[in-house]
Amino acid sequence: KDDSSLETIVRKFQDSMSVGKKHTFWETQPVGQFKDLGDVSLPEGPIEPPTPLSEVKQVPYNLPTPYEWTTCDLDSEDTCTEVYNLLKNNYVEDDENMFRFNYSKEFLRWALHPPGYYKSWHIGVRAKTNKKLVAFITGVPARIRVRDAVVKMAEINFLCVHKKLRSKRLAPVMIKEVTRRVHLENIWQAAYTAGVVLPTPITTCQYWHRSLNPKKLIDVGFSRLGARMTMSRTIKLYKLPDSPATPGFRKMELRDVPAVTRLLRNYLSQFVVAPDFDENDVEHWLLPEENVVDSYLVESPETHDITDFCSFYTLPSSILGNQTYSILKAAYSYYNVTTKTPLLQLMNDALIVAKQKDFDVFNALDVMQNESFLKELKFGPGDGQLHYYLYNYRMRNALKPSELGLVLL
Ligand SMILES: CCCCCCCCCCCCCC(=O)SCCNC(=O)CCNC(=O)[C@H](O)C(C)(C)COP(=O)(O)OP(=O)(O)OC[C@H]1O[C@@H](n2cnc3c(N)ncnc32)[C@H](O)[C@@H]1OP(=O)(O)O
Ligand SMILES: CNCCCN(C)c1ncc(F)c(N2CC(C(=O)NCc3cnc4ccccn34)C2)n1
Repeated sequence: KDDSSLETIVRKFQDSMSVGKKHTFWETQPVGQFKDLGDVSLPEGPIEPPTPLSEVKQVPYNLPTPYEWTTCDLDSEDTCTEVYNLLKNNYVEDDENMFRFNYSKEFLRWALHPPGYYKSWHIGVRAKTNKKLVAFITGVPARIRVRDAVVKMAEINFLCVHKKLRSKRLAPVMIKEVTRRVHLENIWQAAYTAGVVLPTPITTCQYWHRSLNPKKLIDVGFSRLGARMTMSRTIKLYKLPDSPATPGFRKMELRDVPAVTRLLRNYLSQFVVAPDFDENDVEHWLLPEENVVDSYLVESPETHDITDFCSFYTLPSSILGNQTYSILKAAYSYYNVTTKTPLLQLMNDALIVAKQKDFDVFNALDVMQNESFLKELKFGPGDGQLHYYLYNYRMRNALKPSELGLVLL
């Protein structure tokens, strides 16, 4: 085949993806590189082999002089408050700087204390003079299956540099330091998501939003009144029943963990990338915790079998610069499984209980089988895309969102 034409195609694709950007840090990392796109000779799997633990750098990377490393113990109320405030004021915003994630303290403790977590992976940076927390990055251990291989990974999240310290190349140092600490635990792969394009996404997902409180969403600028629509017509359009329709629909309890684990493991086995949850993981990640995670299941009234499951997590956003409202209450679809109830009906019940709990919006990614209900349940496409990444693990080709069974927080 005439290579030059192939090269032309790849270059055009790369240009179109505006990936011509120089990623001076990411080009040094064992991740899929844009220049390798299209090279089908590269095998799927780890990019670099593990190094002997004796050869892993034993001391932390150097920070710029005025700063020092700190390990953040989220069981300490004061430290948890410092982390909460750093993120509340400096974490992810939408492109128009109208909203900023406002992860709660109890959510952060839940997200960062799963079974087998390492405190040393909760990494902060302080200014030496006043000891103020100015940056943060975290990892938690997870077993992630990629096709038939279950891989021990670190899930990396909450990378945050104070607004006043941006564009000083602090992020690469934070990433190298968390990588070093993960290597010390003999783990060589990681999974992470970001709203920005980096080398190289394994898939790119679309956010969808289902209005629950359309008047507030329009007032704060999250949504706009549809063309030829009045406010009262819009409120009516999104109205939901007062209670769930499915017989046997109830909150998950501790006694349900074995059944939900079986249900979830079986369901997730169909996806190319998915967590390999055991009962301990299910107990941590899916047992309801107020203001953090909600999960419901369907217990057949006849047989008492657990046939279906749905869950969503609570992630409010600060509304920047609105006189009337300061918080947008958002629910994010988490893991959902159906074996008897139609997914459409189960997810409508999830919307109903989310509305009952006074959420303003229900968000979902187009992962797993979510696409089958989004339009019919009146979700609208969002402006945010979420790119999924693996570190030191090459995928032969990018996945479709429907092949992905992993939701990060
Ligand atoms: C084996 C174990 C491995 C463990 C590690 C696995 C990898 C984990 C990777 C992290 C997963 C995080 C998952 C989440 O938490 S995603 C959420 C990220 N956080 C935010 O968006 C909060 C608001 N923004 C900020 O706090 C800062 O802008 C951050 C800290 C994001 C960048 O700070 P700053 O703006 O001051 O820039 P810089 O001058 O220091 O550095 C510029 C370099 O940093 C690259 N950059 C920018 N944004 C991201 C990003 N979101 N992931 C990875 N890299 C990113 C950028 O391409 C450039 O590199 P290159 O393009 O020149 O090469
Ligand atoms: C590193 N962990 C990745 C998950 C973090 N998550 C949940 C996230 N990452 C990127 C996004 F694009 C995104 N979106 C939710 C959609 C949305 O609601 N957009 C309006 C909006 C309301 N509040 C905020 C706050 C920040 C950004 C957009 N916001 C877009 N979500």
